Amino acid sequence: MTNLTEAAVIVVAAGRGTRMGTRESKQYLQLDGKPIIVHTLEVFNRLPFIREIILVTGAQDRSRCQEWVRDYNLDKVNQVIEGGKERQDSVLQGLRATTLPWILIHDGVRPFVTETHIQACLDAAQESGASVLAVPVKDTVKQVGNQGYVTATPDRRSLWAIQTPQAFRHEDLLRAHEQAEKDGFMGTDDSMLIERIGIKVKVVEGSYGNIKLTTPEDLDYAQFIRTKAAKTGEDRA
Ligand SMILES: Nc1ccn([C@@H]2O[C@H](COP(=O)(O)OP(=O)(O)OP(=O)(O)O)[C@@H](O)[C@H]2O)c(=O)n1
Ligand SMILES: C[C@](O)(CO)[C@H](O)COP(=O)(O)O
Repeated sequence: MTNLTEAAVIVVAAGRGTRMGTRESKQYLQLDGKPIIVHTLEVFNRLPFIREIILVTGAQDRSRCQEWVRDYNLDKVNQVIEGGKERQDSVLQGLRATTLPWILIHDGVRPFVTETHIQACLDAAQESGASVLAVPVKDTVKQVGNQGYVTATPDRRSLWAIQTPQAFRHEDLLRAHEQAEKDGFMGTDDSMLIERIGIKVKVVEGSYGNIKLTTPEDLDYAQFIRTKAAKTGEDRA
């Protein structure tokens, strides 16, 4: 492992959590007595190679987020800014708020990411230019056409489920976002935007525990992970 150059992390938390279906946005739901977003921020806040954290949230949530930043001593969170309509718009707001040369992008609703995997992701990016955390898919994945029939079965050995964090050079990611904006292209992760401007992205194997809290059953699983971690004395899944 090389010596890491310090980085900024943009934690995106401006979504509405439609698929979760709760009245409160999922990133602000309580898990073991703390908002989920606080669990996520705490992981990054204690890492020595993270210089600053930019929290991107909804306009109506900025003041309570600023309060949590104070109450939980999240001293590396130096900006709480307003996001945009889509995740991609929120990341771009975050990018425009920092000038550090290395950037990690992380979903506010992935609270179980480990310090080791964040470090491995940044390390790989600083060696190769860009990286994403991911896990090999466990299911057989099929492509399904409009009529509801299978059209293809890709070789599972080449399929990985992509997670965050994702790590990039600031200048590359900003260029990728600006190009996407110009082309009217909307991707589901930042790596897609980087790939389409011709930059290779290194895949770093993470863990199945780094789930994104997306649908209601994920909340039960999150509680299970916390309970198990409390029993084993580990703070992460
Ligand atoms: N306009 C948006 C949309 C999403 N996100 C963030 O991106 C992360 C991953 O997105 P997702 O799980 O899709 O969250 P939501 O958009 O909130 O969920 P849904 O698609 O179910 O509405 C979340 O931390 C979410 O808050 C964001 O910052 N800005
Ligand atoms: C970035 C991401 O978490 C990688 O898995 C994912 O693509 C976000 O997608 P979503 O549509 O916002 O759930």
